Amino acid sequence: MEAEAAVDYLVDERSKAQFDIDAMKIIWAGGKHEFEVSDRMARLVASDPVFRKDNRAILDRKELFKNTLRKAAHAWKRIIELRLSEQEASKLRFFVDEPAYTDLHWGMFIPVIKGQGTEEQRKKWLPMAYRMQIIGCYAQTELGHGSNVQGLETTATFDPELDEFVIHSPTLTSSKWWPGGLGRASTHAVVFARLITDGKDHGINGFIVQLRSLDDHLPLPGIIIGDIGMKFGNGAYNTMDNGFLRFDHVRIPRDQMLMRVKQVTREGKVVQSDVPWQLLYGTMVYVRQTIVADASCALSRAVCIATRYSAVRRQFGSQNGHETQVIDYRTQQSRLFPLLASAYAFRFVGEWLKWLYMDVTQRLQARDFSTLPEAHACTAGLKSLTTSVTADAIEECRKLCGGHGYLCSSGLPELFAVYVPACTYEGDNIVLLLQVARFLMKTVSQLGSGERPVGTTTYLLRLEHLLQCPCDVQGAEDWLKPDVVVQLFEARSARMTVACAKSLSKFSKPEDGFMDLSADLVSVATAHCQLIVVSKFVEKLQQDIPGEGVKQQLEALCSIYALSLLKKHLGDFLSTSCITSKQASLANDVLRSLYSQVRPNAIALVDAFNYTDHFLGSVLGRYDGNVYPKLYEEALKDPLNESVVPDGYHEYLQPVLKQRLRTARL
Ligand SMILES: CCCCC/C=C\C/C=C\C/C=C\C/C=C\C/C=C\C=C\C(=O)SCCNC(=O)CCNC(=O)[C@H](O)C(C)(C)COP(=O)(O)OP(=O)(O)OC[C@H]1O[C@@H](n2cnc3c(N)ncnc32)[C@H](O)[C@@H]1OP(=O)(O)O
Ligand SMILES: Cc1cc2nc3c(=O)[nH]c(=O)nc-3n(C[C@H](O)[C@H](O)[C@H](O)COP(=O)(O)OP(=O)(O)OC[C@H]3O[C@@H](n4cnc5c(N)ncnc54)[C@H](O)[C@@H]3O)c2cc1C
Repeated sequence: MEAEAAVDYLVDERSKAQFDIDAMKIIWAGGKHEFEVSDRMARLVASDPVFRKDNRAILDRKELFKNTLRKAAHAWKRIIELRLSEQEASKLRFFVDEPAYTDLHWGMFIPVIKGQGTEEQRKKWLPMAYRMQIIGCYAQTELGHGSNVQGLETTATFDPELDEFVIHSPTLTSSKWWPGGLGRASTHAVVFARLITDGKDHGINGFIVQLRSLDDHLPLPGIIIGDIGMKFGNGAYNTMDNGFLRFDHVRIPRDQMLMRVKQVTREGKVVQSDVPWQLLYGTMVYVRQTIVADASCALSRAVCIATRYSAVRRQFGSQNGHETQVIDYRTQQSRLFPLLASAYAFRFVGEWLKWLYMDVTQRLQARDFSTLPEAHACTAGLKSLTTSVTADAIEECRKLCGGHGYLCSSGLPELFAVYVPACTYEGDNIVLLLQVARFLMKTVSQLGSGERPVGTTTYLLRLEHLLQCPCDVQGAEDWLKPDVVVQLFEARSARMTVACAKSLSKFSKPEDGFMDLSADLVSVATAHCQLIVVSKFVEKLQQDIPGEGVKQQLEALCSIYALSLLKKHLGDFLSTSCITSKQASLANDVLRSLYSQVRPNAIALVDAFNYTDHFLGSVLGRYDGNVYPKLYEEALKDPLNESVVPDGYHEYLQPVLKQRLRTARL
C-alpha cells in the first residue's frame, strides 16, 4: 500500500475552537502541577517500547501474564532510576494502562495496613511494602460471599497457648475467590476472617498472612492457591491474576491481626477501641473514591475516540463537495455530547470526592466520626452512578463509531471489557445504591428529632419548601440558570425520598419494607446522586476559571449534563410534579441549541484530556485523524494475514471445496 504523507485531518476542526485549550487542559488535570506530571508521565510511557500494548488481544493467557509481569518490573525499575515521587509513580502506572498485581499492592494492600493497622504494625509492614520486598493483595471476597461481608466464613481462631491465630477455610464456599494479584504474584495478603476467641465469634477483621515463600515463591504449608481462570474479553482484565485461596489451619502470630479497630490481648480478651467498627470497611471507602476519579478517565477516553472519529467519518448528504461528517447529525450529537458533558461532570465530582475523603480522614484522626456515614453514602453512591454510566457510555461510543467500533483496533472492545467489572468490584452497584437509600431514609426519619442533615443532604432542611415549590422556568433561557436547575434536582430528590419514606412507614417491619420497595429505593438513591453531580459541577463554575472562553464551554457542558438527565428521567420529574410538560419541551429546545454551541468546540474539548495516541490505543481516535490507512495497517498485522493461504486450508478447506466440485459434476 502507498505510504501516505502525515496529514492532520482534524486541523480544520481544531481551528474552530472558541476557547483557550491549554487553560482547559489545566482545569481537566486539576492544576498546573498535576498537568505537568501527567503530561510528562504519559510521554515517558508512550516513548518506551517495553510498554507497547497493541498485541494484547492476540497473546495467549500465559504470554499475556508474563508480559504484564515484565511491564510491572520495568515500571518499577524506571520509578527507582528516575526517583519518581509517589504521585509520579502512580501516574506512570496509570499510563501503562494494564491491570496488574501492582494495582492491588499499592491500591489496597498498603491502604488497608495504613488504615487498619496500629502504629507498630504500620512501622513493621509498610517499609517492606513500599520497597516491594513483599507483594500484597486484599483477600476479602469468598466463593460464596461477596456483597455480604458480615457473611464471610473464613475463621481466625485465637490459640492462647501459642499466642497465634489459626486461619482456616472450613467449607468450599469459604475459599477466597477473586482477589487480584492473589493467583500468581502476591507473597502476602490481608485476609478478612471471623475472629474467634474462646469459642466466641467477634465478627470480621483483617489479618496479614504470608502466602508464598520469599525465597522460591512456593506456597507455604497449608496454603492452597491458584488463578480463577479467564475472564470476559481478550487481553482486557486477563492480565490480572485474580485468585483462589484456601487455608488448612495456617498459623500466624497474634500481632498480624490488624488491631486499629479491635485488639486481642495476650490472654485472648477482645477489646473494642473507640473508633467506629465501620472503619473495618474503610479501605473500600478509599478505593470507591478513586474509582469515581477513574470513571472520568475511562469515559473521557471513549468519548475522545468517538468524537474524533465522528468528525472524520462521513456518510450521506453533501458538505463542501464531500459527504456529511457524522458529528453533524443531530442524533449523533444528542448521543455523544451528553457523554462528553458527563466526562467533565465526573471529573469535577471526583475532585470534590477526593476532598471529602481527605476531610473525613482528618476528622477521624481528630476523633470526629460525625461525617463518616455521609462519606460512606457519597463514595458508595457516586461509585455506583459513575461506573454504571461509564460502562454504558463505552458501549454507546462503540455504536457511535459504527462497524469500525467493533474492531479491536478501535480500542473500544478492550476498554469495555476492562471497565465493566467496575460495576461489580468494590461493591455491586445496586447493593451500594441501597446503602445510599438506607442513609437517606434514616436522614429523613431523623429530621423531626433535631438531628441536622450534613453536607450533601443539607437540602433536606428545606423539605417543606422543596415539596411544594414550582419550577421557576418561564422561558427557554431560564433553563440556563444554575440555581433553577439545582433547585429542581433538589425538589425531585426530596419528593422521591419522602414518597418512599411514606411507603416504608406502612410496613410493620422496616426490613420487609426495604425488601419490597428496593427497586424504588434504588431510584431515590440515583436521584440523590445525580443531584450531587449537578451541584458539584455548578459549584466548580462558581470558582475562578481562568482562560478565554473556558468558563463558557464548561457552562454549556454543565447545562447539557443536567438537561440531558432531565430528558432521560422525565418520568421522575413529571410524576413528582416538579415540572410541567411545557417546561420539559422548553428544556429540549435548549438542549438542541447547546449542542450547536458545543459542536465547533467538540474536538478541542476532547483534546483537552491530553491523551497520547499510546494511551488511547485506538486507530479511530488518533490525534491526526488519519484513520483509514491505519485501519489497513492494523488489519495486516493480524496473524491470520501472515500467510496468503491460511493454515488449515489443506486439511479442512480444500477437501470441502473438492467435495462440492464433485457434487456439482453429479
Ligand atoms: C485498566 C488499567 C488499570 C490500571 C489501574 C490504574 C488506576 C486505577 C485507578 C482507580 C481504580 C482503582 C481500583 C480499581 C481497580 C481494580 C479493582 C480491583 C479490586 C477490587 C477489589 C474488591 O472488590 S474488594 C471487595 C469489595 N467488596 C465489597 O465492596 C463488599 C460490599 N459490601 C459491603 O460493603 C457491606 O457488606 C455492606 C455495606 C453492603 C453491608 O454491610 P453490613 O455491615 O452487612 O450491613 P449494614 O448495611 O447493616 O451496615 C451497617 C452500618 O454500617 C454502615 N456502613 C456500611 N459500610 C460502611 C462503610 N464502608 N463506611 C462507613 N459506614 C458503613 C451502614 O451505613 C450502616 O450504618 P447504620 O447502622 O447507621 O445504618
Ligand atoms: C474484576 C474483579 C476484581 C475483584 N477483585 C477483588 C479483590 O481484589 N479482592 C476481593 O476481596 N474481591 C474482589 N472482587 C470481588 C468483588 O468485590 C465482588 O464480586 C463484589 O463485591 C460483588 O459481590 P458478589 O460477587 O458476591 O455479587 P453478589 O452479591 O452475589 O451479586 C449477584 C446479584 O445479586 C444482587 N444482590 C446481592 N445482594 C443484594 C441485595 N441485598 N439486594 C438486592 N440485590 C442484591 C446483585 O445486585 C447482583 O445482581 C473482584 C471482582 C471482580 C469482578
